Amino acid sequence: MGRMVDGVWYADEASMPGAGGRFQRPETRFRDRIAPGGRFPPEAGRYHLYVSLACPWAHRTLIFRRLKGLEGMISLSVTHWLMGEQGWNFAPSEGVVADSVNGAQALHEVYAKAEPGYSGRVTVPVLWDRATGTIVNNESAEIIRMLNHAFDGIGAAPGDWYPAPLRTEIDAVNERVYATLNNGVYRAGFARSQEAHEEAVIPLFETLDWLEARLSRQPFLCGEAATEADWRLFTTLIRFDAVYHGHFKCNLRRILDYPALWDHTRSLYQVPGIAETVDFGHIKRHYYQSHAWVNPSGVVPLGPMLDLDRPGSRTVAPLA
Ligand SMILES: N[C@@H](CCC(=O)N[C@@H](CS)C(=O)NCC(=O)O)C(=O)O
Repeated sequence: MGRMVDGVWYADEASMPGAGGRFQRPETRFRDRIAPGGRFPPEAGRYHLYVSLACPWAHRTLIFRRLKGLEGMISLSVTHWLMGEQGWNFAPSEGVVADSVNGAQALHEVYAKAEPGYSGRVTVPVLWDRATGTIVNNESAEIIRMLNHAFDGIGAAPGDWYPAPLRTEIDAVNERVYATLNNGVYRAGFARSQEAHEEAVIPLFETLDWLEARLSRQPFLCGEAATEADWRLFTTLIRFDAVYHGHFKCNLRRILDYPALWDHTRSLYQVPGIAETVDFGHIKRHYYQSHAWVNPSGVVPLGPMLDLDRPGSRTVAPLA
């Protein structure tokens, strides 16, 4: 994993371990908003999304683009699954969609274009604005909120996945799920000490147990309606048995071993258009081959065999 310093890409190998071998996720840099009347107003054909199909954070934005029917309004580039010397890049390969906006070979060129002196990590997702030639936002949690409502006045599909009456509860669930699970798998997998690994894995499985109990009582994390919280959970759960269980050593149990979590995962996976956003080829090759310090051989396991088409029992719809 490389990074940029003063607008120049350095392919230095580092996951930048913090104290005691602990992984620390850096702050995201571009934090503007698409909103009517602002610098970045909602307009069809103006914005472009850069994603990796491997990345759970980018996956959120791809899901919201699909749920809100924004495919025709927001164009897309998909990186190569391997995060190599040049970091995220567009080397031609199955499932890669070249950069039709900036013609970049690697994503760091897009960051340099947005801010010539940029220093920091080069991450996906990135929401790009053609009109001003810059990055609007590269924080997935904020991008999905924008996609959820900013385009409603110009023809987005109906459906509010962050409805006002449920916001407090969604935020509370998100906070725990983010800390212990979405980011917890990385803290477990990138830990360079036994202590740091265990510090992540124990709360991670406590959260899975807590979620299992919740989803045994009610169909979705915040009650009867599906919300943003369910989708934020989904992008981690769909990767869990395939990569986090093996590659990141989060192996006390599989999602398959949790009846309600597994049913919830399949129910969301089976929403029309969502299975097409899940690419296990990119996911498995990315994780097992991009982190050489975790898996030096680069060998990718063949399994697991997951029956994701077995019908889920939950009817996924936002609050009416
Ligand atoms: N806070 C960001 C995190 C995104 C992120 O860390 N993406 C990973 C891929 S899963 C990445 O691009 N990592 C490259 C790097 O850190 O150098 C978000 O949620 O949008």
